[in-house]
Amino acid sequence: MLAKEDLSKAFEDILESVIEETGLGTSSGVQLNRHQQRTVDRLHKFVNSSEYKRSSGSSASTSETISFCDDFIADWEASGLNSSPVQQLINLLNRPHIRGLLWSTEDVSAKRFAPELPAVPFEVDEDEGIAVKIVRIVRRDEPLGATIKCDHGGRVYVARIISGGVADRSGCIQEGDRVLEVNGESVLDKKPDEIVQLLNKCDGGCVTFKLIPVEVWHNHSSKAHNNNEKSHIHLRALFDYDGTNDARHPCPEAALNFRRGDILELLVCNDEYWWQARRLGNGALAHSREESKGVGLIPSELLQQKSARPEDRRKNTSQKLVEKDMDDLFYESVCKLKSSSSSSNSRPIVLIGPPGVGRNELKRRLLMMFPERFSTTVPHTSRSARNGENDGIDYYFTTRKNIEKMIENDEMLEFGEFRGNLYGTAVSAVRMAKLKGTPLLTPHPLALRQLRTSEFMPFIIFVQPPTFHDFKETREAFRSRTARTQSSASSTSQTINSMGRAFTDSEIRQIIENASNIDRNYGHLFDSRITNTNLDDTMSDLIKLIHNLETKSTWVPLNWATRCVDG
Ligand SMILES: Nc1ncnc2c1ncn2[C@@H]1O[C@H](COP(=O)(O)OP(=O)(O)OP(=O)(O)O)[C@@H](O)[C@H]1O
Repeated sequence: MLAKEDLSKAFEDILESVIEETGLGTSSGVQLNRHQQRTVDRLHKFVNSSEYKRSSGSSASTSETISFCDDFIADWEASGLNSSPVQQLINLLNRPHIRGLLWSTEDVSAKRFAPELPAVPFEVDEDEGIAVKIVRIVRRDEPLGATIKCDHGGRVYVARIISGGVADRSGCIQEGDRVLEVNGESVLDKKPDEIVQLLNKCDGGCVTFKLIPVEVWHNHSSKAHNNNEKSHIHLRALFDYDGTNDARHPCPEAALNFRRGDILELLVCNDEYWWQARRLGNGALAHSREESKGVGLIPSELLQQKSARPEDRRKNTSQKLVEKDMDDLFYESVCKLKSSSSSSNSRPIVLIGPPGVGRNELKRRLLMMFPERFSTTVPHTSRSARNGENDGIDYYFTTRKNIEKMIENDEMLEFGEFRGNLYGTAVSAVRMAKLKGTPLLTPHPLALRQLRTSEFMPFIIFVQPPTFHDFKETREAFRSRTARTQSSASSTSQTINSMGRAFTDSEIRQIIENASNIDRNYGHLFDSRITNTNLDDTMSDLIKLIHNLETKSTWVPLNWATRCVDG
């Protein structure tokens, strides 16, 4: 224990040397004034306090040190003395970062790494005669990450804990805990929005709950269940979802919004109606961990099925759109297909889009640039071969009867009649094309029903038109550029395609409208999208996309995969 007299003496010595240094007096002894005596008193108490001693002399409570500095500064200023070293010290002590440093040094030396919370006692509740727990959560600006539900008797329960949220991280609140009080106020018979108000009225980011813990066995079994469910369930969203506008949502702030084609990782799905999930990105190449931070509640398949209006259902034709009938589904189970598999090289690349958008131009250019790499289908026709045409190279020449039979057997991807002859692309032609390279296909979207199968595993790219203005401008520029180069080459075999087609305004509008119809009806099947504005840019986007398909894992329907890897 340090004697007060020793401390006074030390203080006097310091004052003396300051007076000497400022030349205001002699070193023949100093009498402490009232202020200075009070400071010595405080210092004495502080140095002898148990907290100071507990952590080897370095961990004064935070407020004590700062107030000690403040008192020193006040005393010095009151003394009316001048000393440039002391003034420098005062300047330093007043700097925010030095103060911050003092706070943190003390916190660290006192091992205060987190806000000090009261212990969580289990106590006997006088009213109920059962054990309760008091939980104080510091949430600052973050949402609590929990939802509540009320039963018919006005009792309130924790309905869900959002994975990774504040409540989850605290480890002190469990789903099923009964809430008795929030910040000291009973919640019995309170309406959910009144409870939300109570929660928002928290003091300095702290919320205190009085809870009756859910039965331990129940807790264990549901945790185990959750962990099982957690193991790598991934879904592709087949619809757009905005939870903030969903009147069914139990807690819109905890909603996870998503778009069609987003890949969702399911974290908790033991609730019949609301699942916890996070977004991994959009499309078959989604892989971003960056996007996967926020966990939120999404409606389950069952809830969507129950509340779907007829217009939410995509099935507007009598035909199934895909192999597995997913037209009434809202999510599709997916897994990751390894990039290195040789299968990714022969997965057909299917360019879907409205006629006129440029699918065949892109295909033609890819075939020209990489003739060894890509292949295309040879169509069937019922007309007879012309001079120079070879069977199996220009067309598969066959009879009308044969093509009709193939149509009947669902063996044609698409077909049509022109000048009394049948033309079309057979499913078998895709198999043949696969033998020669990666098939590049530009079919009508209805053909996806036969193509989107585990046999072909196509990569489907939606080629969308740009805005009206950009469409018009790029097509006109392309036409005048090709006209210039072709006239200088004085070519005699100019085709409309190589020249670039002229589009009227109404044709452009029609293309844009067709694109949005295709998107509405088939958008949930697209693996990726490109906008065909400038042809060179579109080509480089397409080549990049195909490179990614070859080198990265892609999300594919679960039922396709024999070589799926974990997400
Ligand atoms: N980005 C572009 N800029 C300028 N012209 C383009 C662009 N893309 C395509 N074109 C031209 O637009 C016309 C239509 O393209 P393309 O034939 O490839 O369309 P499509 O989607 O295959 O439709 P269709 O089935 O009617 O042929 C062609 O003349 C093509 O050269």
